[in-house]
Amino acid sequence: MTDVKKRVCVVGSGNWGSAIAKIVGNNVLAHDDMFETEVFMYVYEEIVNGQKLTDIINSEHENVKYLPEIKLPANVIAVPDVVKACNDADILIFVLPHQFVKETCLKMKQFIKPNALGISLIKGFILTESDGIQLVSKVISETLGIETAVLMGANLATEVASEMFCETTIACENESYKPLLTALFETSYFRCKVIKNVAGVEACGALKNVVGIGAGIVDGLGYGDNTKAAVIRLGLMEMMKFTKVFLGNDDKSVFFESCGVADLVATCHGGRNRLLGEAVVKSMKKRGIAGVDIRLLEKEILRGQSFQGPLIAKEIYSYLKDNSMLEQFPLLVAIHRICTREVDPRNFIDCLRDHPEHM
Ligand SMILES: NC(=O)C1=CN([C@@H]2O[C@H](COP(=O)(O)OP(=O)(O)OC[C@H]3O[C@@H](n4cnc5c(N)ncnc54)[C@H](O)[C@@H]3O)[C@@H](O)[C@H]2O)C=CC1
Ligand SMILES: O=C(CO)COP(=O)(O)O
Repeated sequence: MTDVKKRVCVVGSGNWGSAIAKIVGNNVLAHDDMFETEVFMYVYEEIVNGQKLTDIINSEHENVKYLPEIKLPANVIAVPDVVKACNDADILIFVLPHQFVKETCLKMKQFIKPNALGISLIKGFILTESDGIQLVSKVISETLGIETAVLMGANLATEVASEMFCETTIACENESYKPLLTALFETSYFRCKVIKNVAGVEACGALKNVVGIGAGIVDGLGYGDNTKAAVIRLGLMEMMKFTKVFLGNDDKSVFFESCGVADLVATCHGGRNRLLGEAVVKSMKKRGIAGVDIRLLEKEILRGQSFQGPLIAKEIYSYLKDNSMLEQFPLLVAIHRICTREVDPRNFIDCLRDHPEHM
């Protein structure tokens, strides 16, 4: 990248996409020596209350569907065409549910600047038939041919948007980007720490979504905080072990950054994936296991937002199965099987009780 002012595009506009657009919109104004002050935000177009969501955002400066009651800075412009949104951008902030990443990148591919920098805020893996599971940052990087950093942390979007203090972890292999990334994301209430372990940070972000479902399952079953703490601890042990085998790297320090234990705790208490775990148990009590329908629960509870945990559980399961490691990760495997209705959620406590960590 050159020293001229950088143009920023946010690719995505859900709950977190809109919250980060608020921060980035304000920060480019505060650092107008470094950044162009207009920020394009790619919005997957839909009709809300009879109007296009992009028109509502551009006139009311509020994403009424995904982040209601939070005003976005007026320099954040909603754009329904991803090619127009990313054209001429030097910095591309990816914040879409991970299942839409590949198709979105393929649309952008021919139109982005070759020296653009990507930053992925996406928590998940991408499962392909040929290569198994891959890091989202790697898919972005390889599809677009650009360097890609990541930002993950204990960052429940509505709390961040309401300016409640939190920390986050940014990882970037090229340390020279640190001042740029800090200027773009840091605020008095959103404290950024920049480290180098991109893959480790990203693995934490993906894995904790699955453990969050487990926390919700024990809530739904009526257990208390001690049981949830056991889910968090055993979940953390499996997250660390999975990261070691999947990445071939045993850097445990990453788990003590915001993207690690802190995000796990935040998700297990206040995340959408926790809500899902609880809803699965309630739904099972009402309708029996056969009546549990995750996509229906997503529609009823989130009204357009998405639960990433069940997809990520499936991605992890596929990796573990291919590598004959299912028995070594009973908690992650049980959560996948509960989501796919193969296992009754009431058996989850047996999984905790008989966990290999206790042997
Ligand atoms: N919401 C949160 O508190 C946080 C979310 N994240 C992560 O951020 C990522 C994005 O999540 P959110 O912003 O919360 O989204 P969301 O779950 O609130 O909303 C779903 C988004 O997907 C879009 N969409 C639907 N179909 C699409 C398609 N075919 N192509 C492209 N987009 C489509 C919708 O328009 C909407 O913007 C996820 O990986 C999530 O794990 C990370 C930190 C916090
Ligand atoms: O990643 C998150 C908080 O850091 C949000 O988690 P949920 O998707 O479970 O709400």
